[in-house]
Amino acid sequence: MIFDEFQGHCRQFLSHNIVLIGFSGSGKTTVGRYLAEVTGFTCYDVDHMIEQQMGQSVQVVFNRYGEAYFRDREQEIIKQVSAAKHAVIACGGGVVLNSVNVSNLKKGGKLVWMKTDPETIYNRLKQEHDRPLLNGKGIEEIMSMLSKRYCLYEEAADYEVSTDGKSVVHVGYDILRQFIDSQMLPDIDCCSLTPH
Ligand SMILES: Nc1ncnc2c1ncn2[C@@H]1O[C@H](COP(=O)(O)OP(=O)(O)O)[C@@H](O)[C@H]1O
Ligand SMILES: O=C(O)C1=C[C@@H](OP(=O)(O)O)[C@@H](O)[C@H](O)C1
Ligand SMILES: [Mg+2]
Repeated sequence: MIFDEFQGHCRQFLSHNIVLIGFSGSGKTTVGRYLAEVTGFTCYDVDHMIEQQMGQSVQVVFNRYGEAYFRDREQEIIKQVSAAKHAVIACGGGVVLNSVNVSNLKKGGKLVWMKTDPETIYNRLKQEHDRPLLNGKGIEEIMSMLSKRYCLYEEAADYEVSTDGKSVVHVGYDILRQFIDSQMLPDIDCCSLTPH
């Protein structure tokens, strides 16, 4: 099946938005971009939208105005993007802390939890310095934060996909496969999307 045909199928049959949730470093932003490319849906990255609105990075927003202010902006953007159609929505890791966000996202979307081990998160993020809640944190601290949020991700999720040891393409394929298996998408030949 060629790309254009696959995108046509997604537009025709996939009536829900694809909403990516999970801890920082699980790949929501990266896989979101990839899934938007293959489905032809529009990618909305909530953190990037906040950055555009504020003209400042998430890190600077946290430093200048504090987390509560960031969470208010996040809630506004989530409300806005939840009304979109044919969308891939890459959330920030803390989106599930607010149940209003979860119910807004569920109105038009299926929530996919990108389950990732603390070691993988640590390894993916150790060179990055733009995650205000994680900068300089080690595996133990990641484990502790993740364990506090674990049941929130679990409760919010319609689908779960493990990302450890998988390429971005592989994770994207596993997400689409879950939609096919639950008959959200017809069982089409998506060999062009086969993981490598
Ligand atoms: N499946 C993957 N395998 C390897 N690296 C990945 C994978 N997914 C994401 N990454 C990398 O991990 C880092 C964090 O990814 P990102 O998409 O920003 O995660 P999130 O938005 O969930 O915080 C980035 O450097 C990205 O390139
Ligand atoms: O886990 C969190 O509370 C946050 C995760 C970040 O997004 P990523 O999950 O894309 O890192 C960003 O929204 C902000 O730094 C807060
Ligand atoms: Mg992100």
